[in-house]
Amino acid sequence: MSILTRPRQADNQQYPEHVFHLPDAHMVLWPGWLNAGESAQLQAELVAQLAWAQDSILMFGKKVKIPRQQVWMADSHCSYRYSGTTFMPVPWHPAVKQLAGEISRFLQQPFNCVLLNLYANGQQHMGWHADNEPELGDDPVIASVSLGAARRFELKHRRQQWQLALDLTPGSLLLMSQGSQQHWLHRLPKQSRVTETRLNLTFRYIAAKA
Ligand SMILES: O=C(O)CCC(=O)C(=O)O
Ligand SMILES: [Fe+2]
Repeated sequence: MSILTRPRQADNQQYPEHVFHLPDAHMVLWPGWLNAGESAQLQAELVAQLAWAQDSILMFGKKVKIPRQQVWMADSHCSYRYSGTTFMPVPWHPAVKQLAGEISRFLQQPFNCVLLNLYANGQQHMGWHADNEPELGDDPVIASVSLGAARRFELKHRRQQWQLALDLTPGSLLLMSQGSQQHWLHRLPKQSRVTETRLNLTFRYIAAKA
């Protein structure tokens, strides 16, 4: 049975939105895009059913374990290279495939791959980076869905003093586009007081090679 049964359209007023007209970037946050029941069910299913791995990446020439677990899920042509490591995708989980379709329809954007990150608690984190790998094209459009513990999400401009911090609550959908990866960096900082698990899905698009 589908967990996502509500109609979703870009012009649908039932999802309050926060639009951020940032210097060199455009972002929109829909805090209640999934409701509490949908979020909890999806999180429980994905935590239990996916092959979570604490992968290693190269940092300053050294192999280090990432401070979280992840799964790279995508169409089969979507291998993904970052920090010196190539990740081959696992096939779509039906609930994630359905979510990708819902988000594509809602945002009128194609998405064919997703990085899922599982943060066991507030000690687990992700450092400053941009999702600007060449596979993602010149101006990547990223759609980020958060489940579980609310966490702080920080952004800073690469060359100017602009900064922004958002609270990513369970069920929220965040769109990052129009320069957000070329001109800004983002991170999920440690928050020692957070004891609950958080699951985040960042949907992306990788064009098939000609
Ligand atoms: O967990 C988050 O909200 C951030 C994830 C992220 O930036 C990424 O997957 O590239
Ligand atoms: Fe990212």
